[in-house]
Amino acid sequence: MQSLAICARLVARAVSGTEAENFLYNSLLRLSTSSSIHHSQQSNRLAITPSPAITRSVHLLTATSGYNGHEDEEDEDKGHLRKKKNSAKIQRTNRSNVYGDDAFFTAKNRLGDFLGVADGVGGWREHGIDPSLFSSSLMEACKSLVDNKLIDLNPLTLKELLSKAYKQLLEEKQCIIGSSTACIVALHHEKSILHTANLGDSGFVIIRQNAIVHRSQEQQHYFNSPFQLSIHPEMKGQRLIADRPEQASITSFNVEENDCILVATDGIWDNLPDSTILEEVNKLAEPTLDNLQQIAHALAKRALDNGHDPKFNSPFAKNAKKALGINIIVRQGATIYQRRFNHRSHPRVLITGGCGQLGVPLAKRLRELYGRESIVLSDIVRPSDELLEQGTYRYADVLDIKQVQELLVNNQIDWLIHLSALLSAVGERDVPLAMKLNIEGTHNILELARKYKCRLFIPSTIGAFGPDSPRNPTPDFCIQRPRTIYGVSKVHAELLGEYFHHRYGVDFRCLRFPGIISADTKPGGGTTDYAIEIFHEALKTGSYKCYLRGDTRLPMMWIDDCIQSIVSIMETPSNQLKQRTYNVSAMSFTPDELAKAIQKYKPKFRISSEPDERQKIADSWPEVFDDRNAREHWNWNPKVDLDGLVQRMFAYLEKQ
Ligand SMILES: NC(=O)c1ccc[n+]([C@@H]2O[C@H](COP(=O)([O-])OP(=O)(O)OC[C@H]3O[C@@H](n4cnc5c(N)ncnc54)[C@H](O)[C@@H]3O)[C@@H](O)[C@H]2O)c1
Ligand SMILES: C[C@@H](O)[C@H](N)C(=O)O
Repeated sequence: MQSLAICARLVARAVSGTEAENFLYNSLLRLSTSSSIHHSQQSNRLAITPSPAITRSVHLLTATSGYNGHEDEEDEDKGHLRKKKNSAKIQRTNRSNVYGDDAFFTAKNRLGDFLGVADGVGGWREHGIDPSLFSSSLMEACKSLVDNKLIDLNPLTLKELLSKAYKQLLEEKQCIIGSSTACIVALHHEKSILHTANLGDSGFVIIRQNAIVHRSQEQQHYFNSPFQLSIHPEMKGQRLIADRPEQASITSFNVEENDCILVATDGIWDNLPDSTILEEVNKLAEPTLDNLQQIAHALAKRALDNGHDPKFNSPFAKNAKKALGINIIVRQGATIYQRRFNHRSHPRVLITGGCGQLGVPLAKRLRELYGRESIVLSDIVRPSDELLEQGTYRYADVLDIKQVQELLVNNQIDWLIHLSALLSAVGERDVPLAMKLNIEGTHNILELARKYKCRLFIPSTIGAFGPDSPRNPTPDFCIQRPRTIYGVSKVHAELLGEYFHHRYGVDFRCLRFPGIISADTKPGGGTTDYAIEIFHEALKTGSYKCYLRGDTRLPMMWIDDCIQSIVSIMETPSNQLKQRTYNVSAMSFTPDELAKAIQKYKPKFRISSEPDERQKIADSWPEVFDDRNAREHWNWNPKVDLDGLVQRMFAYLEKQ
């Protein structure tokens, strides 16, 4: 399916394609305004400079085009596609905003012109559900909101629009089942700013003087699994378990005279290299609707032809080679459709050391997000009955590579989350075991991630810094000379993970956590454990003797934020990560400050201190963690502060 749109000065008309088969969708917008607007050619995202020179409003003229893919897919014969006689001919569909599984909307109001595309996930067809129902309903909801309810147009508007449209679908009496990606753009009439929101692997490019000056970023959980909005039958009335509209990436871009904007679903991006798109768009002489429509059709046709050319090395085939190391030798058209039908919307995840403080709540959250069957929890300890009821548990000793390998292979694991480790205090008590588990175990995991191309998460810690590191604040990059075997093994994991990333392309991701505080799972023997024990003692005896001095400041985090940070970093598209190891933090406090916060709930609570060997460890660790990069690069944003943490701990423990 494909479509094309032009934007021209004072042309307040959006024209959607009428001759449509289904396959690709794209939209080309051509902007023509007074030449005094935005002299600068800057292509900075979010670089919005209102121009006093704007004297008139700009509008979009839209042309659309698309093809039908399903006939091809159904016509598959012994691995070869026979192109249907008329498959290249553009046909009308019943619904005017639908091309196959994809849909679009155009709308305008007094503020701007809007255009959106949504790519319905074809796998729903297997369940007797028309995939275009979800995508077209989403687009229709967007249109109706623009028509009737939108009162502002700013960088956040489109994310809100997507959010409201999705909410409308969830609230529909007649259940609309399905999933789709979404990409929406809106041209501000007065400011000549193009606001965009993109979730998944649809997208846009802005073309200026035969070069792409701005484009959307693809969002994928892993290769060929784009972010998508979904509604499953069991989600009705329940907590949402899919990607959220809020995860859409947004940009705002100053458009200039003669800029062209192409909005499309993956059929275009998978099959047309930039050079082909530029070649076609460059043919646009005058921005008339007819000219624009011709280019829309030409782009759609070339994408379709490339999709059926077994020799064509498409962008999709190149990405598959990069991500999976496989050559796609079947016709691209078939590949595109098949990937939809074979499409697993969620990654399959193996957690090692999963019965510990982090593993249990992480498995629970991932099962909520990706489904019970997608998560395999492993450890060497006997799991509780409750844990067994929650989903698959398998014994796996990370020191025995074959055991983990078997789990990876048998469960077709995509993400490997490696939590097994001996923590700081217990590590100092058994250095040989800490070396074995934390270093040899990590070697095994790295090797398996390399071999099976898994996305790999290994947590690091504030303990990866030492007395020579700056302590307040401690940045991502500084000297790291830890004095515990735990810290040394974690620096080792950070460096090896990054080496495997650069040397072998392992998609390694690592977060340096502060002390994690949780109520329902016990800590594993760290230096920060006092901040959990103190609550138990406050309830049991009303007092606590702390093994750290009262003024020992350490970074800390509530468990839910910790789990969310793992989900966020794992879901961030690889190309968005500017580094592979990030500090994350939420708060910093001392035992005395924690005691004060506890006294708000238990006024009689008393704390005393009798420092032991852990004091030395704590004194060598960061006091305050600088996690600016995580906040900037992938929107890390912890929710719980000290008061929130105390409130949650008591709420949970008192319920017990
Ligand atoms: N909890 C924190 O405050 C914190 C802070 C920073 C980093 N981290 C890191 O997060 C990860 C998980 O921490 P946690 O607090 O859940 O630890 P934990 O001690 O609670 O859990 C670790 C788990 O590893 C398992 N394990 C031990 N030997 C194993 C082996 N040979 N094979 C497989 N599993 C084995 C243990 O049985 C245990 O269930 C660790 O890597 C830790 O360094 C934790
Ligand atoms: C900080 C973290 O790594 C762990 N809680 C420890 O104290 O060892």
